[in-house]
Amino acid sequence: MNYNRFLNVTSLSRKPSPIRVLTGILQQAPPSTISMAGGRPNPSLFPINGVSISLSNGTKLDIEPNLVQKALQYSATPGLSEMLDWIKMLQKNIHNPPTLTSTDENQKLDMLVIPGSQDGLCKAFEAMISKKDNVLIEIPSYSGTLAIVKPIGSYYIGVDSDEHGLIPGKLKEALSKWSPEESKNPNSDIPKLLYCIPNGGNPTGHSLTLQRKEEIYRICQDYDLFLIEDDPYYYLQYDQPYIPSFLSMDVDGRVLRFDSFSKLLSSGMRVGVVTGPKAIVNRIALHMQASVMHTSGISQVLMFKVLENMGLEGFKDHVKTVANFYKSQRDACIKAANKHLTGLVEWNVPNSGMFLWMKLMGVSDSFQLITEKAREKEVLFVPGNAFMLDSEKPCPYVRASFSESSPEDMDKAFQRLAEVLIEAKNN
Ligand SMILES: Cc1ncc(COP(=O)(O)O)c(CNc2cc3ccccc3n(O)c2=O)c1O
Repeated sequence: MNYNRFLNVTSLSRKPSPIRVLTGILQQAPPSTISMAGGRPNPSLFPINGVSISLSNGTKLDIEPNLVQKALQYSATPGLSEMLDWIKMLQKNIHNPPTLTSTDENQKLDMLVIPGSQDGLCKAFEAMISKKDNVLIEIPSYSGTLAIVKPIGSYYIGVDSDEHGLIPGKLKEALSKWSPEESKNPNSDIPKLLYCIPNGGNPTGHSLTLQRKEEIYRICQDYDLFLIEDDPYYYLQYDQPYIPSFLSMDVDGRVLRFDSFSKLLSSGMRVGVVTGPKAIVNRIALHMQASVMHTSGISQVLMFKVLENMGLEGFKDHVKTVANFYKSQRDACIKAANKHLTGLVEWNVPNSGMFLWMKLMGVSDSFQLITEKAREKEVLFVPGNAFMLDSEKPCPYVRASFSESSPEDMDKAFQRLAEVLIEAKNN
């Protein structure tokens, strides 16, 4: 793989920050080393000298003082070693990426603890796309990603999805303007990047089948496309076994995978993971050196201690409990939709995640109904245009999240939505 093909001028011009290189040197230097190099604060002045965590299962975890001190101080950009080691074990166990054993310095698997996948995605796009590039994006798509990419000013080519996720035939159609050989021409405007949300799609709740993933990966190989796998809902697949990830089939090192602990352990701690070829992950690390330096040490150490306490099997049990919760929420949501919205709204039943994607029947644009009429009835949803490449175009869709509302409240919410739709029909 020629990874420079996928990196823009800004990213390729980034150099390791001298003070961040210093942090790495200091961590590897012999204990007898005296450093007067780094402008790090003297930790003896930090008011916090101990942290303990009480878990919902009644367990109390006292964090070792040396780990607290390490977490309170500046630390290495890739992540605290304890956290990185745990994540490497997890990714190997769950995805067993083919490039884990690669000896190619650029292709070999690398990982980075990021301050949430939102920040990681932002840095990845800021490294991999430029104005006027053609960029393939699954549509409808996560509004947070659209907020990242639209200001960059690339040409975005929407690739349609259905209840089984991104449609490979639509991807081929989007690429039909170019021949695969054009990917070898540095002056060609052939797309180089595909972004997709493979499980529990936001906003659709749809998940890619394994067969489609394998077909999409082959298309990426044929056209030398790099694939961003944004997968915060991987563990929110309701059924077992999990549909394997793109990372698990990535023999070329052309997948950059984003995992998030937001839907599993805590969203406020802002901890995610980016996994992929070192040549690309390193560029995100260099960007982090110049921006946030590293993910919060305290967030990492809290999360590490919870994960360490759970152990791998405990983590797997926990995420299954989480998935079962959202499955029961999905059931309550669909029950309420069947009761109040039949004949007014069309939907597919999601098999993962926390979203229901609803098409308002006989409505060309949901925006005013949702942002004004529904709000007057004290019920909130997100109008579908927020998830489209052109948010100015009328969109009959609405996203509902079934993550937080009780079954009773979902019933009331859909009753109120039904009133809005019936009143709109009668006017
Ligand atoms: C596909 C996809 N990729 C990345 C992310 C970001 O994950 P993180 O940075 O690791 O936490 C997300 C989070 N999605 C949302 C977040 C959110 C936060 C406050 C309020 C509303 C929010 N709504 O509506 C969301 O959809 C996502 O769905």
